[in-house]
Amino acid sequence: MGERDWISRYFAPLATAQGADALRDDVAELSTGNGRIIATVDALVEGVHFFPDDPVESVARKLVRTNVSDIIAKGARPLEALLTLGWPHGRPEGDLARFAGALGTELADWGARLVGGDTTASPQGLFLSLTLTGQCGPDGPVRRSGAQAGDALWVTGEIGAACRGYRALREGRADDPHIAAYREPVLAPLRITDMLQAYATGSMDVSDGLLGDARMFAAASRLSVRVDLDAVPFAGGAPDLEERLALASWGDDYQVLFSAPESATPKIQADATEGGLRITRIGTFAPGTGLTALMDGTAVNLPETLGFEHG
Ligand SMILES: Nc1ncnc2c1ncn2[C@@H]1O[C@H](COP(=O)(O)OP(=O)(O)OP(=O)(O)O)[C@@H](O)[C@H]1O
Ligand SMILES: Cc1ncc(C[n+]2csc(CCOP(=O)(O)O)c2C)c(N)n1
Ligand SMILES: [Mg+2]
Repeated sequence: MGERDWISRYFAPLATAQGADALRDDVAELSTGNGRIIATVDALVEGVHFFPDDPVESVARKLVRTNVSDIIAKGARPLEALLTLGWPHGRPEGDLARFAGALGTELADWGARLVGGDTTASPQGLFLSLTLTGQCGPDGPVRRSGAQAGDALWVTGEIGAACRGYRALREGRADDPHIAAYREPVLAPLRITDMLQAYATGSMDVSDGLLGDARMFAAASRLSVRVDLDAVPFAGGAPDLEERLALASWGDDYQVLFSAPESATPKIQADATEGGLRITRIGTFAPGTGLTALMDGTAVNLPETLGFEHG
């Protein structure tokens, strides 16, 4: 079976939006929603973002979640997706069927639909790229540049679970509970977008390491930021400084990092409790530039590399 059969068999059933025309045309017509639309794209490469023997269902879910993470961090809801697939010659067709099944379910779980894509062979390893659009709230995307001096810095979920899972896979500890979070990041639920629309002045997703991303957030807002390492919700706990710095600069967390005025703190805490969202206050923005990380109230020496970079 070849490209055309794969598309009609595995991907056309997912492309139910009218603008996708059942994947029979050259283009997809995107919906304009009822307001401002944003777009993001993230790629996953075998050996770079996942291991060759990770289950293809996990790869599908990670692909969707890395993109959803960018969209929800803007206070927006996932809408439509375009998939680019480079399928290795050696992979069995059964893997493609399982990949497409998981992709369809995961997109649907976030309220998104596949509207198109491109399929090629890959001489080596699986290559995937997903483009995802999102429907913004009435004020448009919550930008990285919006934090104000005096704002509190908040983070959803846990930091470092993926790093712990990656280490476990490298070291052959197959029973480590963090492997699941490495393969399939646990995102904040969609209702985080209501909170961001209501209270956030600025927001981004943490994909390349908490500390490096916090520094980028502050730079985009032309401010400095202080992160209290004692407050950061590290997966599995992390008592010593070296481990905290390692977990906070590795990446693959896919949590939301946002700023909000101090006056919103009680409302954020109340909404989080009511909605069952895990959100932790981990720092403060101030005038100036750069990142300070504190432990036991004292500024710590930071390593040169604070986040993941390709190249
Ligand atoms: N090859 C490229 N061509 C055009 N724009 C790019 C390219 N790579 C990145 N960008 C843009 O640069 C900005 C930062 O991209 P980046 O991929 O670092 O986003 P991120 O969300 O911080 O990281 P992640 O990929 O880990 O989610 C985005 O606006 C993105 O669209
Ligand atoms: C097999 C394997 N080796 C290394 C890593 C680590 N890693 C790769 S990319 C990335 C940051 C986000 O990527 P991007 O910036 O491309 O969105 C991280 C933490 C991994 N996940 N799997
Ligand atoms: Mg991002």
